[in-house]
Amino acid sequence: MASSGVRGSLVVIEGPDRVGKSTQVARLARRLEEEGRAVKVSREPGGDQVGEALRTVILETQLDPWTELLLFLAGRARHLAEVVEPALRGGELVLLDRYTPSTLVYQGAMLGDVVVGELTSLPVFLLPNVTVILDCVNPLAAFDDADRFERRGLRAWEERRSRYLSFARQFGWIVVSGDGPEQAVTDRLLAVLSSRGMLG
Ligand SMILES: Nc1ncnc2c1ncn2[C@@H]1O[C@H](COP(=O)(O)OP(=O)(O)OP(=O)(O)O)[C@@H](O)[C@H]1O
Ligand SMILES: Cc1cn([C@H]2C[C@H](O)[C@@H](COP(=O)(O)O)O2)c(=O)[nH]c1=O
Repeated sequence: MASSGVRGSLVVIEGPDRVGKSTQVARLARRLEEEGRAVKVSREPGGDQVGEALRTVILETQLDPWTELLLFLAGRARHLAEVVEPALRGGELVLLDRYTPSTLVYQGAMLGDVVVGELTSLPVFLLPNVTVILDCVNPLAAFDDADRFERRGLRAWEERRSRYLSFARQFGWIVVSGDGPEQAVTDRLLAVLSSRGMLG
């Protein structure tokens, strides 16, 4: 649960590269806003000017794994304090494109799941109300314009998919199929939010 005293909800949309996360975050936001909900869309790495600057550094620089991990975590602390928590206090539904699951899947594979799990569980990092993993049998699109994480190819993508599914079982994240028409995927996600009492 997002921390006590907040009025809004934190919904995280996660999954490997090219499974439709950004597409669905935008579609969900549109649908919810049409229904009169106040929605804040954000992403990691990114979120504000500092977060986007960090994003450029992280994605475009070859970093040693510890520096990379600590930059993701620093960006997350800043993002929460400056963007996510104010929106939650204002009663908004915050839709995040990537969050802690990415760190567990990507950095955990490099540095070990135990240590990365401990660092991502520090009390500064809010627990989401719902974490959804979009799961596709194959990437939905080619890795054109790939960042340095995506360039590792299909084998690495499959390993990440399998890590997401395994962490989902461990942590109770909800797995939703991202395969099929965009509208069908949006409907599945809305059904999840509805079942959690987040609609209407
Ligand atoms: N349901 C769908 N069916 C087919 N193609 C889709 C579907 N949803 C999204 N796409 C396309 O797949 C590509 C990847 O979508 P998107 O950028 O939303 O994925 P993503 O998970 O956010 O990717 P990344 O993690 O690499 O940023 C885009 O070209 C998008 O138009
Ligand atoms: C939050 C986070 C992200 N990553 C990686 C995963 C992706 O390859 C990029 C982000 O690109 P996208 O276009 O926004 O999907 O960053 C990571 O390795 N660890 C993290 O914590």
